[in-house]
Amino acid sequence: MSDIVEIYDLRKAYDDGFEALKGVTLNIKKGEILALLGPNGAGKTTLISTVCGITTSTSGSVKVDGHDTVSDYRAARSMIGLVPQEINLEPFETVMSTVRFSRGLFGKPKNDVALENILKQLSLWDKKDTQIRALSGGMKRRVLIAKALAHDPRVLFLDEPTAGVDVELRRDMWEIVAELKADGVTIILTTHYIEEAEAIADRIGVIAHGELLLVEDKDKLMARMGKKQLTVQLSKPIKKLPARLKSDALVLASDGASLIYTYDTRAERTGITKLLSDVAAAGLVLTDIETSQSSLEDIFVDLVKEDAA
Ligand SMILES: Nc1ncnc2c1ncn2[C@@H]1O[C@H](COP(=O)(O)OP(=O)(O)OP(=O)(O)O)[C@@H](O)[C@H]1O
Repeated sequence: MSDIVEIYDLRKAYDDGFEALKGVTLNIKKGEILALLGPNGAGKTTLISTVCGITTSTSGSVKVDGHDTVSDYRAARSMIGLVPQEINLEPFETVMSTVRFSRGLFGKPKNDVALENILKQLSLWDKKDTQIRALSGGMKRRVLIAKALAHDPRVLFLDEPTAGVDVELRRDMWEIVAELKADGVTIILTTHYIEEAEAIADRIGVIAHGELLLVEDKDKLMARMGKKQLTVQLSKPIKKLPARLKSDALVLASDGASLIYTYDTRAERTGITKLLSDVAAAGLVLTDIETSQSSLEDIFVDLVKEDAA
């Protein structure tokens, strides 16, 4: 897949000297969904704002579909839609006039059929003549997306699209994002909800202190860094691990009723067969076994912790 966004060694120091981006290099593939994760203040919004030309970079370069965002600003910007974190809509405008105005800002010819399609896709068509002030918070968020899509961008940036929205709307948003991807739109979103990245992203980027700690295919990341645990339930609790079972990978649960074995899913030998035969040889009777895999959240917390250390 070709790259639609190429970010090279991007740096941003704010006027007070604070370096919010410390040389970010990142290529975004056409048609993918990339989720950027990072703790508060990591630089996610700064990165998006710089790529979209709202904030100027100190050095480095950004190209969108081959257009440099500084020397070829208009062409680059017309490829991009931005859904900001904050709701910045005119309360007395109607939904339709809001999106029409936004399309006009990019110098695109009037095309109410295209706008109708966007509003229908976002379940806003029946609200087209409603003033923004009369919409619920969730609908306003949809209008922000409609507005960002009004000039037919090929790349959509969503800055915390589901911050503070209820679970149902969050799931609606995920569906909208999936539909946009099916239409060939490339999507970059920032989120604090790791569950969200896990649910919809193709690739995950992790940012901390203005640096990109990693960017990797979600499934590969989870397979590479994910650990699995096997829990063995014992028929009777025990006070301590029998000597033959002692290993760094095995712990006795605090209630003594189960053994917890951590293993690497990529290892040639997981050690499970040996563990189970050692358990039997130690005279322990097991009543149940269960496995669980660490989540993206566990991986993320470990990564950010390692970075801080
Ligand atoms: N205009 C500004 N002047 C000075 N510092 C700023 C400015 N805007 C942002 N910063 C600082 O840059 C850092 C990165 O901020 P940014 O908003 O990009 O982080 P973020 O990852 O989006 O955080 P959050 O998840 O909280 O939205 C923060 O330490 C912030 O205080």
